Amino acid sequence: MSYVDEVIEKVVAQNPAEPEFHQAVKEVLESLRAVVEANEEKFRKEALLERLVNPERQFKFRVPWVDDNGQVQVNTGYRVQFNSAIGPYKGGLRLHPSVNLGIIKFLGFEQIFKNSLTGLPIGGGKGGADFDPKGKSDREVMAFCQSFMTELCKYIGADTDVPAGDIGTGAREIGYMFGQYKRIRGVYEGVLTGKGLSYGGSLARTEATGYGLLYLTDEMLKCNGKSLKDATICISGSGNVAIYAAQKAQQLGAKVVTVSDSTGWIYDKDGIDVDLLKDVKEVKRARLTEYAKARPSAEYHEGRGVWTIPCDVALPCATQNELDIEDAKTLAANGCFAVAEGANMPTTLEATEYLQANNILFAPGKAANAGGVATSALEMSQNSERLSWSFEEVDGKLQNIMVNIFHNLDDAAKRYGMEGNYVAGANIAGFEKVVDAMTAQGIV
Ligand SMILES: NC(=O)C1=CN([C@@H]2O[C@H](COP(=O)(O)OP(=O)(O)OC[C@H]3O[C@@H](n4cnc5c(N)ncnc54)[C@H](O)[C@@H]3O)[C@@H](O)[C@H]2O)C=CC1
Ligand SMILES: O=C(O)CCC(=O)C(=O)O
Repeated sequence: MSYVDEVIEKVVAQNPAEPEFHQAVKEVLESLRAVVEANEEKFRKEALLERLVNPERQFKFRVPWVDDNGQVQVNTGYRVQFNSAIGPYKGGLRLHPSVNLGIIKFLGFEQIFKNSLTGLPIGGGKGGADFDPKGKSDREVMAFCQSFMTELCKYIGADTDVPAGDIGTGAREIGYMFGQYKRIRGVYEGVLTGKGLSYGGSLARTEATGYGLLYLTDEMLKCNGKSLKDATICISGSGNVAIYAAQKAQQLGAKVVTVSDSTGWIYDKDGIDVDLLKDVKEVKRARLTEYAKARPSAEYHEGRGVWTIPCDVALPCATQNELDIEDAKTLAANGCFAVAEGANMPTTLEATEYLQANNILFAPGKAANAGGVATSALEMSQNSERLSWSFEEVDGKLQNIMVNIFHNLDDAAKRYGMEGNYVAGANIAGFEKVVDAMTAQGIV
């Protein structure tokens, strides 16, 4: 049996009931076959792939807090410190009822390669809890965040592990967590990114993942003789990534016609009104029905259906496995020519293969959404030098990083005879740097 198949089998056997983690490992290792085969004996002897798929460390902890009725609630918190070969662990904190160890491991594993692709010195990690901030009062969210950080603060630090936002963790949650870290540890340091501007946050971090997605998509289209100008775009999600993806897409001349949340979706034939969307989602934390009420050109539909609307470019920006094989067939039948992942692993393996086989340009999340973590690393640099850079400076660096990422993965795919396979290109380019650093540092 090949080394790749052997390791995939072990991952499935040793991590039962973690399907998302299996999926992420399969996607990466399958596309690394050629690279692994070229070094099979050495990699096998050094158990390189086993070390890569086993987190360096993982924490699971109790998070008790008191709700507004005086009732004690108990959630489970996680932090997986996956790989520190190229820098301190870096990756967000997801707060969502679906969170479990397998989901955090899939996200942490993806983060290793994504962070490597940014070209910046950050290792891979991820964390979160099965807590749902939706419908909670600010006091309840604060109580949860303080309890969560009371435990997490033992394992993180500006040069050790630097968490950030993800689904359910935005500026409010980061603020409460930062306050509690400072209170317990007694140090004012850049231990979290995505902070508010008044206490060490970076300009453009809020916009970075969505903007970065569009910078990379723009470059991918240009290099393939296409353009965003006048393109029709379908976006899923309506959170941080989706909102700023829609904003940048419109700035680049495209028309975004859909957004969604976990209960329904919007089709707005005149194009999404981003200011209204921000007001509904960021300010009021309301449902998309509020958007439809305020916008005559918008239709609200229950359930899922974003990918049924004909579009040129699809940008899944909500959550994992939200674009399946049926969606992929519908997109292809409707003439879609590019899919770029704003979310982490939003496309199933089967759907990804279908899109690629049908010559639809496909940019995987670990490359396309890397602008968020890249800008987090820029926030870390600003915190270290106790300076703040202008919006233009950060945005300019972000743009360069995304264009470079695209060319690195394009080159890596070409080097291994897989031109146009950006999934393989991203995995290879991300892997090469990590392996080089792991090898140089000995058996650790
Ligand atoms: N915020 C960031 O900087 C980065 C986020 N990501 C990824 O982007 C995705 C979105 O994250 P954010 O926008 O930050 O989160 P968010 O919490 O701001 O928004 C999440 C959005 O996804 C929707 N959603 C969640 N579960 C859903 C479901 N089961 N069905 C349909 N919609 C669902 C929510 O309604 C919301 O609109 C996630 O996959 C996250 O891991 C990736 C890189 C960086
Ligand atoms: O900004 C960060 O450190 C983390 C972003 C993140 O969680 C992600 O890239 O999925």
